[in-house]
Amino acid sequence: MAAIRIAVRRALADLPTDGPVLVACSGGADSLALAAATAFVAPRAGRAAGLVTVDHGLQAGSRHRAEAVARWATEAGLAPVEVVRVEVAGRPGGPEAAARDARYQALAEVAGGYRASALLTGHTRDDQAETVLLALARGAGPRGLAGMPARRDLAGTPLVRPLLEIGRAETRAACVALGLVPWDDPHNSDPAYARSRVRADVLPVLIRALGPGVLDNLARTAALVAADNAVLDELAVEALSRARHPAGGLATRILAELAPAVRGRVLRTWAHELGAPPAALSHRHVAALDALVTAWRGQRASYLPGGLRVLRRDDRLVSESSPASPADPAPVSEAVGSAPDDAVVEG
Ligand SMILES: Nc1ncnc2c1ncn2[C@@H]1O[C@H](COP(=O)(O)OP(=O)(O)OP(=O)(O)O)[C@@H](O)[C@H]1O
Repeated sequence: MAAIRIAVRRALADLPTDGPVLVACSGGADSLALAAATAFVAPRAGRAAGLVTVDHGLQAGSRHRAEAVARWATEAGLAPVEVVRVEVAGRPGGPEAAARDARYQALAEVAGGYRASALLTGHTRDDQAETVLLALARGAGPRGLAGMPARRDLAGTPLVRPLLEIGRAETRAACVALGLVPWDDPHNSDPAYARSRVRADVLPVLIRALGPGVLDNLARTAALVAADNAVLDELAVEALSRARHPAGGLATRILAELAPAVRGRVLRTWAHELGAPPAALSHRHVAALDALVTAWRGQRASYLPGGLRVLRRDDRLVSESSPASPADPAPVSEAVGSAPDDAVVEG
């Protein structure tokens, strides 16, 4: 528990003090331990801390689970405490993606409503290790290998992950020490999900073969790659502004002079700007744009997801919207290898 409290204290120290911090809590061991530590640390740091739990309505008893979490939170001194019910059906993607989408939307709305200074989630070092392995397995680019950031923006509220260096065994032990009974999400052990298979089958084999340091090492890999990404991303921002052509589009002459790692980022960012949905843009799309610059032999337009066509006109890459976009990928499914190559699937 001490390690978890220290991690929370550190995370809170970097945040503004005007609004409450809100813990996103499923009732699972990770976010329950996080909520307990926050209830202890926040008042001692002169801060308000509350809790939000989302009821996806996907399992019998989910409503009771959410209400039990809320009752416990109120008794633990957290305020405000919110239970939010969401509708998962009818959202795009597989069931897990649809639930995640609904959950993050609800969490963002509650956090925005309270002008929260941060939303805290209970992602652990184990979650990070799983994320990195999944990214490796589908041939992700560096953005995928960088895993989940300790902090990112969620619709205007900082989303902070204080437990990225804490192991899942530690959150479980903390719950036992505090007499808390966590809820075990059946999805976490459902072999239909790639993440569950990594958790149940792949990581135990790696740990047996290579030792327990594997989890730390995978998580550290994410942090090292993230630091390199930050530098390359900055170079790409500067290169993109240089590559903009006065007549519109991008200047191929400037693109051709860039290092491939920077050019790939420039093209990806530009594709996002044009309106290609990030979750659907794969390295194949970016490679096709790259070929218009570096392997130009008069080829036809490249299609991007979102109904976009990019073509080379003399010394420029220009875009047009296209009524039919044959390169739109199939919807993301749970098979590893079918997810967009550079996406971080955060859980
Ligand atoms: N139903 C929910 N309500 C509120 N927050 C949630 C909910 N489900 C997940 N979260 C947040 O997202 C984080 C990651 O959830 P996920 O289910 O992927 O991981 P987990 O390792 O099983 O976490 P936990 O043990 O806390 O359930 C959780 O730690 C929690 O902060």
